Amino acid sequence: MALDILIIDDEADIRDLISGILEDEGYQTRTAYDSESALDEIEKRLPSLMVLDIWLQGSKLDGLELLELVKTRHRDLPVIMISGHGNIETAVAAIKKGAYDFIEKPFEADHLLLTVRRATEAERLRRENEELKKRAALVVELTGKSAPLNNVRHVIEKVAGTNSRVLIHGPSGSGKEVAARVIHARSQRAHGPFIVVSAASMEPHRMEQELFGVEQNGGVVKTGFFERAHGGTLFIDEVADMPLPTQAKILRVLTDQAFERVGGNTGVRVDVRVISATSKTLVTEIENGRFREDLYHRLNVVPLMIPALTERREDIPLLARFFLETLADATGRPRRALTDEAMAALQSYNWPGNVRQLKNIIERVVIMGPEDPHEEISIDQLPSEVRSDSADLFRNNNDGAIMTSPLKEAREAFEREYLKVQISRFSGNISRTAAFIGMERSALHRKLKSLGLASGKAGDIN
Ligand SMILES: Nc1ncnc2c1ncn2[C@@H]1O[C@H](COP(=O)(O)OP(=O)(O)OP(=O)(O)O)[C@@H](O)[C@H]1O
Repeated sequence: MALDILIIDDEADIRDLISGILEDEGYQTRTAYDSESALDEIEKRLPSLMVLDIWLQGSKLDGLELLELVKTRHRDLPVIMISGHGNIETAVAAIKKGAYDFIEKPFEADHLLLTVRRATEAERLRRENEELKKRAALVVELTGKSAPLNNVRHVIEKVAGTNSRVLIHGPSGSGKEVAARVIHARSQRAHGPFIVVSAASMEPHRMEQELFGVEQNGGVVKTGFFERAHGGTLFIDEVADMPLPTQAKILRVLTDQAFERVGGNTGVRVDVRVISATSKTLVTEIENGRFREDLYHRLNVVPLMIPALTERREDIPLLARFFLETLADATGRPRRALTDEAMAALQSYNWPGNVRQLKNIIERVVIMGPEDPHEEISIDQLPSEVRSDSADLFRNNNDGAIMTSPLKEAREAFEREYLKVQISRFSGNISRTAAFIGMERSALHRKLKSLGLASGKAGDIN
């Protein structure tokens, strides 16, 4: 994505000169000759950087005044000041008002390019840093090696480099946002912004203001999510929760790549890739008149399904270890391991809150656990819901069938329950189950058959 630079100078030949130098280097440029035309351009779309002359003849505001106004509205927009009459005081005044740097006319093309490069790099680093801080615990990698997750990764690899829209389906906490981040990070827009908007957590009447921004008396009062995502990716979470009128507006942006701010009529043009996510079945929402079918087709160019954690239990140990390490490091606690029994309990729990719930549980264990890094995390340190789920599996056969049956039946009852748990731990993968329990694969198949358990997927075994 070419960076979009706005050049403001009252002299046409200087504007052309700067614009020529920058465009030769692959930047995209726009020009303005005074403060009013500059403000108009900014309203059309927020540029990535501004090159601003201090002396603007015939302009309502001079360069320093315009700098001040722009900085109150867009604090992070980098501005490079230019002047032929510059002295050290003007330079200091400009920097104090928030300019990134100052160059004097006449200037060398190389000097201008270097300053522009530094300013955009500084802004990129600032944004990256802010994003890193905000999302310190967030990863841009999907942890897991199960077949369903490898499939997700495969789709991501294929789609990331394109500009196609992606609709991510999956239950709450399964990793839809992480998947969207991975797509963005692997795309050509990776250096552009990744903006998250959650339709579920926004008040419906404020949604349009948040998405499209607000304009009052010709001035921008609020920059919306679409404008902030220019050159990058907009991730719309729980897209089914958008009210119908907002859906119509989003459809227009997707068709025209343009919109108007609330209260304004300036056409804002943007280049944004939209990735959306839903935990609801959109086809049902369409049937019930709650979601626009035309919008669904626009968003669902590439569908991506993130399976529930219980459909990829093999990933649980990897995820648990990953969270144990990263969360211990982030909180300054010792890195500790789980006992086999505790890990087995995590693998047989039904995880209604998916990976998010697993992460929260591990975080609690890491924070509340003892200081000694050699002390393993036992099953007793896990929350009661996780413990009781796995205890139930064992108690049923101990208290019920086993103790009141002859040995042969008791053994079979135990074997049946034991194998059900093990096969479910390995997401129905017979080879891995056999390797873990120390049996030949063919022998395990025979055993399952003799116990009346279908030897296929975990779902077949009830
Ligand atoms: N495969 C994964 N590897 C590492 N971390 C993960 C993975 N999947 C999910 N997470 C973590 O689990 C938490 C929930 O993930 P995320 O927010 O992506 O889920 P979601 O499906 O978007 O949830 P919701 O539908 O509630 O918005 C996050 O903290 C995320 O970092």
